[in-house]
Formats: sequence, C-alpha cells, structure tokens
Amino acid sequence: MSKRKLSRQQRWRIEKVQAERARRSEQRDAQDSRKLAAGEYGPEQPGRVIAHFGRTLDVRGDDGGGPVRCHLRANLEGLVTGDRVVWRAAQDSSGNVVDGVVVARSERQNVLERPDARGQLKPVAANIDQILIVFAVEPAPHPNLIDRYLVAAEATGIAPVLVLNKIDLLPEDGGELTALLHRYETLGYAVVTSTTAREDGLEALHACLAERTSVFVGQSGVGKSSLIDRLLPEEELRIGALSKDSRKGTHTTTTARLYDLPTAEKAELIDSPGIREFGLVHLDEQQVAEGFIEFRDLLGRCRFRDCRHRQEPGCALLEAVERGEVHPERFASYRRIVESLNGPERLGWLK
Ligand SMILES: Nc1nc2c(ncn2[C@@H]2O[C@H](COP(=O)(O)OP(=O)(O)OP(=O)(O)O)[C@@H](O)[C@H]2O)c(=O)[nH]1
Ligand SMILES: [Zn+2]
Repeated sequence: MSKRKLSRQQRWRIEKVQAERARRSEQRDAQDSRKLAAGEYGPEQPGRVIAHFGRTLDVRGDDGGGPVRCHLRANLEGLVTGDRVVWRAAQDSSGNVVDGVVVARSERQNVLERPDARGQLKPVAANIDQILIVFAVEPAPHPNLIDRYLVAAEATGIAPVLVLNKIDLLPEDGGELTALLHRYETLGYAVVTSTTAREDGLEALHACLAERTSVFVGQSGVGKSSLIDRLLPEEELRIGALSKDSRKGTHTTTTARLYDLPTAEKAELIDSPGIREFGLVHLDEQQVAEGFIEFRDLLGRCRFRDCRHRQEPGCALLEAVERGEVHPERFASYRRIVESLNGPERLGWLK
C-alpha cells in the first residue's frame, strides 16, 4: 500500500484527536489513582478478562458474579480476552459493584497471536487449554490441511484436538477420513467426532470441552458456527452478536469473547471471527519439523547437524520413513509445508 499523503490540516486534526485521547486517559488514570489512594476501590482480587474494547474490559471475578466493566491503569498494555488479572471493584452507596479497575496482569500460560494489517504479530487471546481443529466430511479437507493446522497449533504450545464434524455424511464403511483420523490417534492426538444433525451428536464434544478453555478453528463451511450455536445458549450468542454489531462502525480489530458453556462443567469457549481463521504464521523450517510430533525424537540425530532432510546421507528422518516408522504422507506433508514457507501460501492465517 502506498503511503497516503496527509494534508497539513488532516495531520493537525489527527494530532488533536490523539492529544485529546491521551489527555482523557491521563485524567482517568489520575482519577483512578485518587480513588485507589482514598480506598474507594475494594481489595485486590483475581479475575479473568472475558472481553475487551480498547482500554475498557469486561472482567469476571474468580469468586463468581457477573462481568464488571473495568478500565486499565495506564501502565498496563496489550491485555487480551482470557488474560488472568488482578482487579479491584468500586461499589456504589448500596454496595453494588458498579465498575472496576485492572491493576495487574498475571503471567500467561500461553497466547494466541495473529498478524495485524502490517504483518506484525499481535496477541488475540490468552490462557487457552486446547485448540479444536474442526474439519468435516464435506467439504473434505485437502490432504495437507490437517497437518498445517497441527503444526500451527504445536507452535503455540496449546494442545490440539481434531474434531471431525458432519459424520452423518460418512459412508457406511467409515471411508478414508475415518482411516485418516485413526492415523492421527495413533500419533497421540485427541480425536473427536460430531454431528449437528443428530440430537446426541455433540456428546463426545461436550466431554472434551469440560473443565477447559477452548477455541474452535477450521476452514470455512466445516460447521464451526453450527457447533457453537448448539453449544451456547441464546443469551450468550445474543451478547456476542451485539458486540459484533457495535464494532462494525469502528475500525478496531474484532475482539474475542469468552463464553461459559452451560452444558458442561466449567467449560469455556473463546471465540471471534479472527480466531476461527487461525493458521500457520511466521514459522521457520525447524519449527515446522518440531510441529510433527513423531519427528521430535529423531531431530538432532541426522549425521549432519544442518541436515535439511532432503537427500542427505544418514538423515534420521528419511531413514525412519524408509523403515516405515514415519508415514510417507506425513513426511510429504512436512516437505510441502517447508516448501510453502517462502511461497504465497505463507500468507499466514488460513481462510
Ligand atoms: N450434514 C451436516 N451439515 C452440517 C453439520 N454441521 C453444519 N452443517 C452445515 O454445513 C454448512 C456450513 O456450516 P457453518 O456452521 O456455517 O460452517 P462454518 O465453519 O461456521 O463456516 P464459516 O462461517 O464460513 O467459517 C451449513 O449449511 C450447516 O447447516 C453437520 O453435522 N452435518
Ligand atoms: Zn535429516
């Protein structure tokens, strides 16, 4: 994109708006400091960010209760949905919590990042237990797709789960996809099947969601919206849709929301259109190789330390393929991903 030339007047207006914003933020922070010093905020307590809109956040206290609209101290930046925080509540004269202030962020267990418009990685959600990679009988995944998602998930350090949806469309004998799934199960991956076409089609999914914070990812048309519609009560979906609408007018990036699933014990779902498009970003060859779990014990065992696993003699990976310990299709998949690192497919998140 070419740099837009701004007229002096435009520049002046932008600077004015920014100065005004900074002034207001300082003012609010000074106000918070005063209130904090005056003891108008309650004691520090742990909580979790369930949505964020610029410098305003919705925080849910760990001891229950509804979400509380909070603002941030000026020294806190880059909080995302899912972050665990320390916050303090302000009460009105009758003891109702009216708002709050976030004073600190706890250490993150992990973070999901995606590139912004400039290609810079930005956090979008934190503290996720599992990435549910949804694929479907229809549209069938192209051969390399599941591996791409798995490599991307492995790079985040968040456990992937493969969810085969639309199993109502499977042929009687299970078809190739069932065989493929079995291969991933043998590798050690958690695998779940589902269908929204049957009343009991989500039972395995419910079990898998319990006690965890999950995100759904997957290519278009595999049924993510349908699954989430079934999992969340209307009330929650309405809130999500509302905040989506109110974002349309502004140019802020779509923000993620943390939902409680009523159907399973302490199951949480973080969702946003942006998260659903999760895919490979900015990985190098080494990270791709490490994203194939069956390669891990073999890496570093090649004769040459800088082996690129192509045709080098004494390559531990090639030998493992030869011995039948690494599936040739997984190895081919690895090669294809490495080759695409510098090509157009590199474009980051999968659509
Ligand atoms: N037969 C069958 N169809 C399903 C199932 N789940 C979803 N569908 C259909 O698949 C189509 C796509 O579903 P969506 O939920 O929109 O898929 P999505 O992954 O959210 O797609 P995007 O919004 O484009 O990312 C819709 O027509 C659904 O009705 C299923 O279990 N079985
Ligand atoms: Zn090698």
